[in-house]
Amino acid sequence: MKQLVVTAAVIEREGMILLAQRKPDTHMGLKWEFPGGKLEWGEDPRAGLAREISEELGIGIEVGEVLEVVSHTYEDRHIVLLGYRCRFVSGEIQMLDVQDVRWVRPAELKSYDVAPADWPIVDRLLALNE
Ligand SMILES: Nc1nc2c([nH]c(=O)n2[C@H]2C[C@H](O)[C@@H](COP(=O)(O)OP(=O)(O)OP(=O)(O)O)O2)c(=O)[nH]1
Repeated sequence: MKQLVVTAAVIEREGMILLAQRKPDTHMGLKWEFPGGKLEWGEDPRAGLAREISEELGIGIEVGEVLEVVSHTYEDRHIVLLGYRCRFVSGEIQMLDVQDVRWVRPAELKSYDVAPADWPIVDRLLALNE
């Protein structure tokens, strides 16, 4: 079984949060997630997250504080997911490596089919917005 460190960006803009849908042919295909990806060997997590967001969406973000750290075991992999609060800084979203994107209000997050590892991040975000 693989063990992966994955970073995820909770990008906020004018009270909305950016959700991305995974491509169909990937692990957790078509699930919604906070965009991000696997950390490369030796890479700083914040730098890795900014790289992934640039590669997947073509935008610049500022990576802030950790919102939540999740340990989740899927059938074939154990993921340590680092969820960071992020701010949209520059660029126009391009769907370079995602199926779809949506800006959603925090209260709407629960109505999306979000990857199971992300549920604690959603809960943390909702608690902050109560
Ligand atoms: N990016 C991201 N991945 C997540 C989240 N929740 C979750 O379970 N995952 C899982 C799905 C994948 O198994 C793994 C991330 O892999 P990935 O395929 O997005 O990473 P990557 O872009 O670096 O990988 P690759 O396509 O280059 O192989 O973490 C999330 O909120 N964001």
